[in-house]
Amino acid sequence: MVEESHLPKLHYLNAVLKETHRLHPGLPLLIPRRPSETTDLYGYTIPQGTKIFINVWAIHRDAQLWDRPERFRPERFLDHAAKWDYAGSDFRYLPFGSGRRVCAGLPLAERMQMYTLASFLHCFKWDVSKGEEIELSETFGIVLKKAVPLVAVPTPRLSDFKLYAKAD
Ligand code: HEM
Repeated sequence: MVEESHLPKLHYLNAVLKETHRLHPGLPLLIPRRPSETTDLYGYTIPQGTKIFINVWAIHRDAQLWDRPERFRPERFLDHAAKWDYAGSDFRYLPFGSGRRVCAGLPLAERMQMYTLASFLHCFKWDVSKGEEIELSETFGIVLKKAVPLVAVPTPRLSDFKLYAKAD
């Protein structure tokens, strides 16, 4: 079974998750900011109190920042793995936000999404129903959602069925 100690070794799965967060960031406009004082930013004056949305969805698909941004290519996160993290210190990649209001659940989310996905992939073979196509379009809101829910069909792949009920 997958243990927490295995997770740092799952480099490709980690890259798949990072690429998924790049193309489909959960909060595409982050949480709005309001500057506490008037600020000049690259020639633009941002008056105090203005509500600012940061369009992470667009940043993550900007062709000036990403090579062939529309392609799902996890390898881009393997090439320079050390410099890509979720901390938000590189403003090209902000799926958990940045700065003082960065996601408070980031350490939990990072571990749990790796652990859950690794366990699901280890324990089951996954498919869609016969004749179904995977539909990836999105609906925009505060939270980004799939327009058409995915129905994924698991088939057990472990040799011993008792392993699925193992409690310890
Ligand atoms: C994959 C899962 C998650 C994603 C993609 C995500 C993403 C985000 C993003 C983008 C923000 C806004 C950051 C900003 O505006 O700079 C945020 C804020 C926040 N998240 Fe998450 N999050 C996730 C899971 C979690 C979990 C598991 C928790 C709690 C256990 C959590 C708690 C929070 C809280 C409390 C804030 C507000 C922080 C603040 O305003 O100071 N998140 N999250």
